[in-house]
Amino acid sequence: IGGESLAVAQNTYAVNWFKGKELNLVFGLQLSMARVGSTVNMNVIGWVYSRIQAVMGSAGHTTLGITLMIAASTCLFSLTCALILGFLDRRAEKILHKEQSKTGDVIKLTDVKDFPFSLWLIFIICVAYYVAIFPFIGLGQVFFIEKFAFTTVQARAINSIVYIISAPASPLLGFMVDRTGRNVLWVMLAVATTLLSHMMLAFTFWNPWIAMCLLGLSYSLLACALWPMVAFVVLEHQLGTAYGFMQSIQNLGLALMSMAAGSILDLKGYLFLEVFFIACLCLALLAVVLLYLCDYYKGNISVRSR
Ligand SMILES: C[C@H](N)C(=O)N[C@@H](CCCCN)C(=O)O
Repeated sequence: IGGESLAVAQNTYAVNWFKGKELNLVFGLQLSMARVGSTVNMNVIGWVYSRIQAVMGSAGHTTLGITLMIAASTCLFSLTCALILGFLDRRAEKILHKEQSKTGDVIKLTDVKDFPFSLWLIFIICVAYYVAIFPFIGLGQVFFIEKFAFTTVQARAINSIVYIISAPASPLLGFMVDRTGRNVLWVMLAVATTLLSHMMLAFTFWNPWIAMCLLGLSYSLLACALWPMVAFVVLEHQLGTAYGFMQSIQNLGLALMSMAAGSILDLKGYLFLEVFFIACLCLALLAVVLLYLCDYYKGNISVRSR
């Protein structure tokens, strides 16, 4: 509840402040910060636990509790940042007289029925694409041990490379998308290269580091080009509702598809699981092509350029 609501608010703030400016870079930076946070946590929290264990002299629940309290303190830092952001946003509203420029449109949940077709296509791309990323990484470690005879340490390292690459790559790619515009074409390229890396993992015994690095780059490109596109296709007052819906649909899809992926793995093995991910990516690619055509014929330049 906390994480996803925070993401909806972050996306909406980012658009309000940066639409028509460095929006893709800002989305890339958001992703990068999130990935730096996860990477620092993964590498530091075990060490913190062992230090507390040494001080307490035991590894009981108190040691775990203190470790978690220290981890939770980062949320207080987030809260402080959010309060400062709230203050700056109010101040900007006053200075820029945003109250006066408000259209008076009322925000309703029933806005959903007025969402344009292109927004639904963006939702489909989001679900179908992320299914091939998050659940794949969730099940990836054993895949590298079984198919490529990696040790547990090697498998963990290769499995985390996607997130590690996305920390430095997302802002750079976001900057590139800002400079060139044409988000939909970048999303198309990202989906196509992700498809290529899954095909390499499924049907070849090539060094999997190549496919995983490609996956890390294409995932970073998609994350900074796809999410800002929502702002190009919905009205400003529907933005929060649209991002809320996008994340709900993404999470519903991920929950169902993760169960399906687990069952496929248990019943049929890794090759079929990879074929399942490839099928999801084909669906995402089809939706991007439709989005491109839709945009092309409607002449909605905002999806094609920045
Ligand atoms: C966590 C959220 N459901 C999600 O999928 N986030 C994206 C990136 C969203 C970019 C801007 N907030 C992700 O790839 O983690």
